[in-house]
Amino acid sequence: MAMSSHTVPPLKDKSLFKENVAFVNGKWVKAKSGKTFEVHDPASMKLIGTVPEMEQTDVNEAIDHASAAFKDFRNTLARDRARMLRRWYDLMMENKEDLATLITWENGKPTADALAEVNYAAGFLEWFSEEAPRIYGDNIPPSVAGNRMVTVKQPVGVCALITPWNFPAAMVTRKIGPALAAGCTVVAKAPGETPFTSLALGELAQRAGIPPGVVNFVTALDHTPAIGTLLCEHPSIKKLSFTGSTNVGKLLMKQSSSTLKKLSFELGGNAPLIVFDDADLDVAVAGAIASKFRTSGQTCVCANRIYVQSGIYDQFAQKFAEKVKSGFKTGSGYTEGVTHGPLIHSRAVAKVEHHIQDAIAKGGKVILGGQRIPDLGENYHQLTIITGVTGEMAIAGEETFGPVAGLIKFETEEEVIKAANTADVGLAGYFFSNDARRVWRVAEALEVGMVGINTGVISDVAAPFGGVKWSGFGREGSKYGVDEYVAIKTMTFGGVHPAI
Ligand SMILES: NC(=O)c1ccc[n+]([C@@H]2O[C@H](COP(=O)([O-])OP(=O)(O)OC[C@H]3O[C@@H](n4cnc5c(N)ncnc54)[C@H](O)[C@@H]3O)[C@@H](O)[C@H]2O)c1
Ligand SMILES: O=CCCC(=O)O
Repeated sequence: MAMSSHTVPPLKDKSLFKENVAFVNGKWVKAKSGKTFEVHDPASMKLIGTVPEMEQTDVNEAIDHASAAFKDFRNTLARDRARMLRRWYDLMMENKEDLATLITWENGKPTADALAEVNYAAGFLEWFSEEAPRIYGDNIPPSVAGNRMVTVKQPVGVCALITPWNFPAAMVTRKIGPALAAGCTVVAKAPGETPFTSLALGELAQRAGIPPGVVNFVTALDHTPAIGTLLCEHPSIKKLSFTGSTNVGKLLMKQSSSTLKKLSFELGGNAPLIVFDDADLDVAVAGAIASKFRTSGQTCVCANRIYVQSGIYDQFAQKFAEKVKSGFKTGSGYTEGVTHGPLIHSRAVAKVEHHIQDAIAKGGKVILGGQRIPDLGENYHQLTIITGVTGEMAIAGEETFGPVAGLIKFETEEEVIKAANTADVGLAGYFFSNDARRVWRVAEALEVGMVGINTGVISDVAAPFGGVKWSGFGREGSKYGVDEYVAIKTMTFGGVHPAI
């Protein structure tokens, strides 16, 4: 099979590439068993390198170190934690090209997207460096005479963090930022497909002066389920924050029941994107493209069901296809001008193909793309648009997580809201309309955690990120992000004399 010409740019700072080691207690360690697993470049399928295949015993040690570190870290001044996070942010920005090179290498996304991810990821460290000194409690008027009440917010303890490959840097900084701001320590399980970005972040954490044991990165591929079980069942882990699929989220929730941990789950999506007849067509087309094809459709907030009202359906489909056809180029993420890279692995491509074939079999019509691109490599697929999609097709019922846009025709507002809300999941939703009353109605009616109104871009470190229904619970980023990592303690003082 032909492979893409693909030259990986050298890192300016080679010490950011950590091979065969994980990061525990401020040290670079191997798995006790000596076992490793391979990580491959999704663009060329060439070997990038190997990392430790850790087992429960290795991760147990990381938890012990994080527990020991918590004793001191919980008592550090919030202002000092803010400074550490700020230094880590600065180091990410100073090393942004190298971090982007690593992201493109192991994830495949084009350099411009990888750089945007580094900015986004570092932004969480900056944001939570600013939140750390403002984790306030309350002074509450009591209902009992002579009492006085205050609350304080205390760090929950050691946190386990599990994140996916689609944003190798941003998904983990969105968790570590608030955890450290609150005074927690963390054991983060790096994604098996993209561990090298996490390890580079570990190196920068160390340079930022974050004390040993506060941030630990463990690595595993085949042993992931066993490590997941340990992180859920270990009594010293007080909090689990997971980003990934709904099925794995449900499993982790079940496994965590014996220790009743605090949980946050950022799970799968199946975002509806609705274009009403009264929308500005150009704005709607641009928004649909931004939402659907960002990172080749591999984000949890990508539009997955595009509902277009009958009056503008044909016009929308034509303009959408023209823009996608003329505006984008698929290829190696390092190639100048490339806007879309490979998918993460062949299973992802197979799911895309299944959704296309299923749609065709049920009457859908491919108006753009529809094929793999074997000349580039085995993980490449064309950006694809299908018209005539219906609710019975797999593409409407499941998250594709790939570059296929299915256009569904609808007649009325009532009908489309009902259809949009049939999904079990509810992460993001989008709609395009210029009717002010409809804008409020629809925004309130959609059963999702985040709504984009006349925009396809909703991600922002300042915005609460999270879902409802089977998309999970908890909010990341924003002023609410720290809440997931603190416990509120109420202090009631009795027998206080009335004011003199
Ligand atoms: N809501 C969000 O913020 C958000 C963000 C990104 C991705 N996602 C979702 O993630 C999914 C895509 O990522 P994926 O396919 O890698 O998901 P996944 O659930 O298979 O894997 C996510 C992470 O969980 C780990 N994992 C898998 N099985 C595990 C187990 N038994 N115990 C412990 N850890 C386990 C993986 O190694 C990976 O690090 C999509 O459904 C997407 O919508 C959600
Ligand atoms: O894939 C999920 C996260 C995407 C984002 O934060 O914009």
